[in-house]
Amino acid sequence: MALLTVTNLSKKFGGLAAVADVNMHVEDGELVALIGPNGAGKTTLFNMLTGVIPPTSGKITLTTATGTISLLGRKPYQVAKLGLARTFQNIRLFANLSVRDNLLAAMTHRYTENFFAEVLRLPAYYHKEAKVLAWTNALLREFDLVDVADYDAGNLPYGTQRRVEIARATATAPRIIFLDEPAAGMNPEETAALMKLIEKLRTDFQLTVVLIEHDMGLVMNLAERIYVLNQGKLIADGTPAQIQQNQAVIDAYLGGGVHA
Ligand SMILES: Nc1ncnc2c1ncn2[C@@H]1O[C@H](COP(=O)(O)OP(=O)(O)OP(=O)(O)O)[C@@H](O)[C@H]1O
Repeated sequence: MALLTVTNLSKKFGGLAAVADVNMHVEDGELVALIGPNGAGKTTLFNMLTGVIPPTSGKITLTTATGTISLLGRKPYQVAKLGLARTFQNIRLFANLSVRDNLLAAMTHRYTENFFAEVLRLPAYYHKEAKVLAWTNALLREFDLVDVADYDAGNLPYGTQRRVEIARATATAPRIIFLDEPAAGMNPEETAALMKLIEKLRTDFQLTVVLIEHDMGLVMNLAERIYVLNQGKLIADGTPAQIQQNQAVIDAYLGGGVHA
């Protein structure tokens, strides 16, 4: 059974159908990409999946250990608690807090005995603070942020800030991470490092990844399945090889000069 299922999902802004009747699913452990031209509705779809805006119609369901639940009507923090984390197209770090404090701030809403016992596999008698600090240090190490841990996030190079944002989303130990244009504004070296990092999210953190991205090198190399949106509608889905050969996709997007 799919981890996340979207059924006939639509969002209208006045007369504009930003997302129109979209059906999609994400399997546990998958890496799925969402592509399409500017204004296709990709971010609007992410916003609905993460509780930022309500859909006009349709369903979003999540499979949990205790059954299938609807995500409709839940606020972003409630969706986050259910294990859906995200990053934003425009970086939203606390610019005046250190990298370490940005990670700590993300964890406060999951600050429970169960969460840290689960994440760190530490016995329950360990002090909560010790677990928080241990998990933060582990994240700093895993995301190669040890050297900048005490720097203000806002002063770091762009690629590093993106890494901090992904580390912060991972800090809540989500099941699914949604990345909105993670490679935007990155140079080729930063993009190559990002690709390794996304692989790590899956292998080391066992996350399911859904990403919006215009960098087709990244998408075609990393994604197992791709959904293509155009003017709010899903025009194709398939493997990278299938998508690259799909005439509707070439006409709407890939053929027209892909913008990075
Ligand atoms: N809050 C809003 N109010 C009105 N229209 C909106 C709103 N948010 C998005 N739109 C419109 O909905 C359409 C889809 O926008 P969206 O940002 O989802 O596209 P996108 O595929 O993410 O584009 P990009 O690749 O440029 O980020 C666009 O026409 C946009 O102008």
